[in-house]
Amino acid sequence: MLQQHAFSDGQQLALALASELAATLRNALDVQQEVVLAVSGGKSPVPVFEALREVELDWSRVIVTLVDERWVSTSDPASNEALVRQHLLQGRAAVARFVPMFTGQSSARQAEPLLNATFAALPRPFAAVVLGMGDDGHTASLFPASPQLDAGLAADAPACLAQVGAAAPTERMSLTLPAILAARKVFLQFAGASKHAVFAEALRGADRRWPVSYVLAQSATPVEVFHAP
Ligand SMILES: O=C(O)[C@H](O)[C@@H](O)[C@H](O)[C@H](O)COP(=O)(O)O
Repeated sequence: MLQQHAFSDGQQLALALASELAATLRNALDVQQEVVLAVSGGKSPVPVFEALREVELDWSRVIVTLVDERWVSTSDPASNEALVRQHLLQGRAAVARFVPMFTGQSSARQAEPLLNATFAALPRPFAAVVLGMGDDGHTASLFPASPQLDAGLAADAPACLAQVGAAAPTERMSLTLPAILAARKVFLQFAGASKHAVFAEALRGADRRWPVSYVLAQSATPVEVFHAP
């Protein structure tokens, strides 16, 4: 089931998405001792993180992890972990447990076994996965030109696979399509004319030119799309 929510600006979108995420986490906390929230990096989530970190819920039972990571140390400004630590794991959310994707190993490929073992031990299903989308139709780090894209889209893919991004830092770790779709609910947020154009294409059906289309072209996992102009 795909539901779209349109907002007139990014701040309204952020407040609404944060409130929907809070409700989703609370519902999951009613039935699971610990719940997982997997978030994306990039610029779009920052106002959502800043609203979400102030909501009242039992953050001590929330595990925050990433949808994808750029293979750089946490001192690098491109690190998604650094972004999450700076903007989400603050205020009320400071007591949440964070499970990083960056292991410090020399390559993302090398980190796959360790990371997949870590992810296998996380409570399932994930309560919420929050995705962004690029102008090229990528979501998480499932990029159209990545040589590992098919492996990342495969139904039997492990939770995490190394991928190749379109822009530096190109070495990435990503949740795979089956791991994304194993969540109770998937959220997708985006803004901007070029992303609206890609979204319209992606809604036409699964097409590896726009990897986000694989999230949209299925009905097993509820997907809520939050967009602004
Ligand atoms: O780490 C990343 O690069 C991402 O998780 C990626 O999938 C992101 O969500 C999109 O590229 C949108 O990024 P913006 O929000 O910056 O447009």
